[in-house]
Amino acid sequence: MEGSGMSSAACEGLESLSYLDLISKHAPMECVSIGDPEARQPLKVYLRVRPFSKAELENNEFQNCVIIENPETVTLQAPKESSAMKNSEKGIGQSIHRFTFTRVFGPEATQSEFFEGTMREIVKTYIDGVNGLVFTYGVTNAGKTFTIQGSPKEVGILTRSLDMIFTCIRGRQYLKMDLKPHLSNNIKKLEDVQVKQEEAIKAAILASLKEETENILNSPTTPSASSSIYDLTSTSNCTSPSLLSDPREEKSLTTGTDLNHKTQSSVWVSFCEIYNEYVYDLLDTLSTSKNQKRRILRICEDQGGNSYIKDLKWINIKSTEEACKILKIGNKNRSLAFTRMNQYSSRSHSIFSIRLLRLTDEDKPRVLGISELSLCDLAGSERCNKAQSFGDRLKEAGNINNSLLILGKCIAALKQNQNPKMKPSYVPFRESKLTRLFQPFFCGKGKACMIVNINPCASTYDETLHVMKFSAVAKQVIQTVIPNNSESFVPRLVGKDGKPLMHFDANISAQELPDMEISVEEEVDITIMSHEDLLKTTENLKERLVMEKQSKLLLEVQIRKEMAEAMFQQLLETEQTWSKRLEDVKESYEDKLESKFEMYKEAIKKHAYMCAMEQIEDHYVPIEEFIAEQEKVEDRDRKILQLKLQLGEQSDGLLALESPSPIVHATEGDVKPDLKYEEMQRTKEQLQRKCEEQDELIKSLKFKIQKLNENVQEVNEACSKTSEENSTLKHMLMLKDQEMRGLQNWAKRVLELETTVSSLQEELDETKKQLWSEDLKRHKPKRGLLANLKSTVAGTSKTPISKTVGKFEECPTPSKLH
Ligand SMILES: Nc1ncnc2c1ncn2[C@@H]1O[C@H](COP(=O)(O)OP(=O)(O)OP(=O)(O)O)[C@@H](O)[C@H]1O
Repeated sequence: MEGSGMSSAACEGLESLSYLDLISKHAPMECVSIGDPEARQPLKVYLRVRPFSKAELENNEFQNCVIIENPETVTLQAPKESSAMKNSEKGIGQSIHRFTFTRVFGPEATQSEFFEGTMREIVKTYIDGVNGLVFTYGVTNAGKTFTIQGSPKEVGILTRSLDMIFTCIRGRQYLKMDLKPHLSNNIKKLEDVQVKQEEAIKAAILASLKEETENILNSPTTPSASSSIYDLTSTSNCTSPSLLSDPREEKSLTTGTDLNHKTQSSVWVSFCEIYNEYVYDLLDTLSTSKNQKRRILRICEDQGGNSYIKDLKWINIKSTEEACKILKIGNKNRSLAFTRMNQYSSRSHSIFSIRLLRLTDEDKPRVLGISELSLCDLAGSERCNKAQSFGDRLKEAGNINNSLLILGKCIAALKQNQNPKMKPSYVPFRESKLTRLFQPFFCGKGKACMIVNINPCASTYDETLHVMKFSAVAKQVIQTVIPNNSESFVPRLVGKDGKPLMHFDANISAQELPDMEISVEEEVDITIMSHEDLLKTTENLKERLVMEKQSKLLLEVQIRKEMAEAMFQQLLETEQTWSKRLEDVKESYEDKLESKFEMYKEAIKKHAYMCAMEQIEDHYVPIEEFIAEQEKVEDRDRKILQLKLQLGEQSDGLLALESPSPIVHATEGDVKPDLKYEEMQRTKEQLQRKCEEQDELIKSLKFKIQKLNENVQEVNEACSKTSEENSTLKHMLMLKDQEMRGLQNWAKRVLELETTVSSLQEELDETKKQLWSEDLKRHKPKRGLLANLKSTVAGTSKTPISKTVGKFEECPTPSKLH
């Protein structure tokens, strides 16, 4: 069983401040030392997992939350939406829990298999005289009532137990009603009148069922909620001869038990409920009338400290069928309600008890023993919000949860008290009606056994986990059963006045009986005592009261002292635990904060990087594009260079043409001076056009260069932030800039050349004019072409043009060309 697993109720039980149970008449179980090791056994805890209903399957409740590993182990796996899963994701608790039980019954287990695996042994020992308490624990709608009472088709453990009892005592039943269970553990010898009264009560109760049945049969409407769960009209489940799976068992049972042919048995049943912390008799005929207020019953204690319900009806039954009828009448009175989680939800804890009187087989039988088997169907533990409780339902839920919480505290305290190293802790049995009634069973009066019912639905996982943790604590409780012949549980036969009838007691002689005044139960009717007896009793009681007061005072002092010590110790421990927890929490929060801080840092870094990348992307010029642009620029550079060269060549050509070669001039002058002029004009125009084109080209290049510069600038700006690569690019661009400036210089030079050309052109014009006028003045006779050229060259060699373009003097002359 999970060591750490513990229900909140159980945990609170352990954590609550406790004091020694010194005033309790019964020491807790672990204080009772019994030699027989058989008597000390861990509490048997059985688990039953109910199958899914159709509606649950449709609602996607199947999420593999409950896994049965083997007949003793079950694993709970938290579904996504559960608090357990959310907590485990936060690092609190786990999402998988493993629990072990005395035995685990899966959804496929039939009622018969369940009975065989759990109750058979208990009923057997019960028939042998050992008291038994069986209680079902689980969330609402987990199958508790189904397990105890079953359905008309599949009866539960209660009917099966009754059937087993009647099978065992068949043929040896004590049919008279004159011996009746009394108080907690006694048997009352009834007078004839009382017997008649008993018969009348039983008849009235059974008649009420008949009435109800007739009403139902006559009613045109459907059965009421309270009666529909277990069909009142049907008695089929009770009329079967025997529910025992194997008929051979009957024989073995009758011989295997203490009941031999010389004994007789009488069976009496009672059925009550604890609703909102009040005990009600479910067999109270008055209760059937809805207008009348139900009678509240008191829980009392006998001399041995055993609690019992005062005035609870005990009905003698002769068969399982009769018992079933009684059960049905009780169910009719039970507090059932429609809740969101269960249509017929038990809003109370119900206890069906069977007392078996063992008598000698004589005309005047003697009492051999009495044993009690109680089956308690606890109300479902539930979360108020889940069940959508309000009003009466909320109040009920509060009371249910409170009594279950105290049950948890008792179980936790009992477990703690087993540890000899720990200080015995107070077991708060008296804090709820339920635990008051359970107390004798947990204090050695009998064997207790717990049936844990769970449903495998994902939506109730958290509650189911609590139930499992509770059962984990319960399973660790060691039970010690005090034999029935021990003083506390010695059955006594009393007369109608409540005084013991010594001659009927089988086990105790008259001398062994305690003093009458002491042994008489507190509940004895004092009106039947004589005046002297009363005075004597009062005196005795006064003396006892003084003595009791003194001893109580001493005890109180001692208790206070021990309590103070215990409280101080506990406070110290609590302080230590809390400071440790505080430290742990602080540490874990610090860790969490640190990791969160790191996370945010990373996120900011990432964000900044993303922003930078986006910016770069906006200004990014792919390298290929850049190279292409570069190439274009280089291409343009080359073209400009070519053009410049061409221009230079053409200028040279022009100069050469325009140089004052005597031959050319002579020829021109002699042959076609007009044509030459026109030709020069055309060349000039061509040159001018070319110059204009160059200008435009230069302009467009300049524009492009400017654009490129801007682009480069932008690229530079974008890239300068990020990498060294950009700086090299910048460097390259700067170089390019320089080159561009060189080109501009070149362009300037071209302009200069143009001006030179134009000035040359002007000079040329003037020279031509001079030549022309000289020619006209001289009127020289026509000489030969060669003589003319020579004289022209000789004449022009002294002109300023020859000086200006001296560098062209070495150019091949037309004579050289010859
Ligand atoms: N083993 C089972 N096989 C088939 N049906 C079952 C089984 N156990 C329970 N059921 C069904 O589940 C439903 C709820 O069962 P039941 O009324 O016994 O729950 P409960 O735990 O007693 O609830 P509450 O605490 O609200 O009274 C019923 O319809 C019942 O028939």
